[in-house]
Amino acid sequence: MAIVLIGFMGAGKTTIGQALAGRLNKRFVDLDTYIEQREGRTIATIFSADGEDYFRQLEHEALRTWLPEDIIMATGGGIVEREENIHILNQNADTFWLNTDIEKLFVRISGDLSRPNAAEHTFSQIKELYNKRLSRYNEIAFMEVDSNKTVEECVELILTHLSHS
Ligand SMILES: Nc1ncnc2c1ncn2[C@@H]1O[C@H](COP(=O)(O)OP(=O)(O)OP(=O)(O)O)[C@@H](O)[C@H]1O
Ligand SMILES: O=C(O)C1=C[C@@H](O)[C@@H](O)[C@H](O)C1
Ligand SMILES: [Mg+2]
Repeated sequence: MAIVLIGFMGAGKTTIGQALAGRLNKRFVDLDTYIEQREGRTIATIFSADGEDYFRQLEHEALRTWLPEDIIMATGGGIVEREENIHILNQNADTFWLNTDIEKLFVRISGDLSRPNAAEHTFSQIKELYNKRLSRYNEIAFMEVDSNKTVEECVELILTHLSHS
């Protein structure tokens, strides 16, 4: 079963996931990257050509494909948008929630056109989405990791938790 990183856009799932995979000598799979490679187009293009619901279906299928594998998985920030995904991830004990202050996240993600749910959104719109998702991340998290800390500190926290579980 995969070790899964969840959290809002920009919280560090890709960066911390890669570092964690290096430390555990496991394969790293980023669902966003996997979807883009499989589709042969970017997430922004998928959203604009086929809509968010279509992207959510691809994301759901990607989650089901990779969850049984012995990998480190970074999910997309919107993985909790589908009730079924919450259900599947709830069964998985090793789901780590990376949580960073929304003010910091906004600086990282605003204006980045590769994230259609952040690009050209105001701070209050992004904060509203973050607040809506908070309780869902919390619901499925095996452990919350304060990713205001450095990448190295976050990796150490996760490794310590895994070694005690
Ligand atoms: N703990 C951290 N401290 C400082 N900067 C960080 C930290 N984690 C990630 N970053 C930086 O924040 C940016 C966003 O990180 P990253 O792409 O890993 O987030 P993500 O959660 O994968 O985002 P998305 O959901 O959009 O895929 C990157 O520029 C990365 O270098
Ligand atoms: O939070 C979101 O809704 C998203 C986050 C990204 O990881 C991508 O999965 C996509 O841009 C949607
Ligand atoms: Mg990412």
